[in-house]
Amino acid sequence: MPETEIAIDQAIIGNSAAIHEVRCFLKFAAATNASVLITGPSGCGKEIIANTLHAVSPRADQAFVAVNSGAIPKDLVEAEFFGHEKGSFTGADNQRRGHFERADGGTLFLDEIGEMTSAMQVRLLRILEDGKVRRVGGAEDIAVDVRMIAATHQCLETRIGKGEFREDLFYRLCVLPLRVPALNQRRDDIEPLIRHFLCNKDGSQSFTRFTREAMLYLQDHDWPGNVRELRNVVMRAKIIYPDDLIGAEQIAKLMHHGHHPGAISAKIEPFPAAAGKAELATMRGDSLEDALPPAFSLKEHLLQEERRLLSMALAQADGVVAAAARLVQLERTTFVEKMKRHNLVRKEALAA
Ligand SMILES: Nc1ncnc2c1ncn2[C@@H]1O[C@H](COP(=O)(O)OP(=O)(O)OP(=O)(O)O)[C@@H](O)[C@H]1O
Repeated sequence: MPETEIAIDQAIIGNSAAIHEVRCFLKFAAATNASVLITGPSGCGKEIIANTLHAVSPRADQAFVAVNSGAIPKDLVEAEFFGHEKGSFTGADNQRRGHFERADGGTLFLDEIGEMTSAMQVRLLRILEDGKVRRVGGAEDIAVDVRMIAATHQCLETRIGKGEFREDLFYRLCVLPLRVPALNQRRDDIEPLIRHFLCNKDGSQSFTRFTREAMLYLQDHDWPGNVRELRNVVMRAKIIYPDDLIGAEQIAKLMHHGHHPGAISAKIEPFPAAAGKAELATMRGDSLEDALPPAFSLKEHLLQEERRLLSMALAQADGVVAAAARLVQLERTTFVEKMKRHNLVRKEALAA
């Protein structure tokens, strides 16, 4: 099998027809320079697909620059994308290259492209047409050679219909479209993905195993957070049950309500890698009690629970605030306010 195929098969796991199509798409698209638009719900694998496409393309030894288009504050967008000259605005103490220049010769992955402001859509279209950028405060155009991969969970055609997304930009970005279905539409992928996530970084198999019933339970779940949610459940199982054969009941506890309210909800990281035995026991639900503890405060409990769920959403969304906010159906700004109130920071609590 050629190297490209091996690399794709090793990176993109799954047995469904949809994932077979994704792998075929990558083999074909890697040999071209055409812009790719990947659509699909949050956590379904858009970024890993973009990354793999770059890794097997002739641009692999150049940069892969991934940018979340929705996460950049409006007043910094231009400087972030195009760079800036020293002194071009307050705080611009040095000259800085923007995302396009950093991706020169390589690939620029624009995630959440649907979140891009209309002003940025115009600028992006211009760059895609003439292949040049100008730094903020700069006097000359700089030629860039960038392969574009864009991604979104939104239906851009609907947004075009509402006048919120430029049709001309859509056609520029969508030379090769790729649709990735939600995980619950491709259940044949669940088992191979579980086996993949059970493997340790060095390729060895972890001692955590699932019974057939646990597997069936996982197969049946709806996976609203898609592959990211599945990965996090397996990682959590590896941490909490490091040497065990896990049954359906334990999985159910782990996924839904295996926490003693007072104890675990006080933690910032829901699944600490270095948790002690007592904490793990609590997380397993070993010491669940039916009675309220003495001096129980509902207000305090609800605050702690909110904090736990926010940090869980952040972990599940790999620290991407916009995605975490969507998981708990909050506006991004509200989510950020709550993060501040709870003193939470964006970090990947589940680093594998
Ligand atoms: N088919 C797959 N094989 C192996 N790992 C996968 C697959 N699909 C997704 N993953 C893993 O699941 C997690 C989420 O995937 P990814 O970040 O690519 O999703 P996404 O669609 O870009 O999410 P978002 O829209 O929220 O940015 C990552 O850890 C990724 O490596």
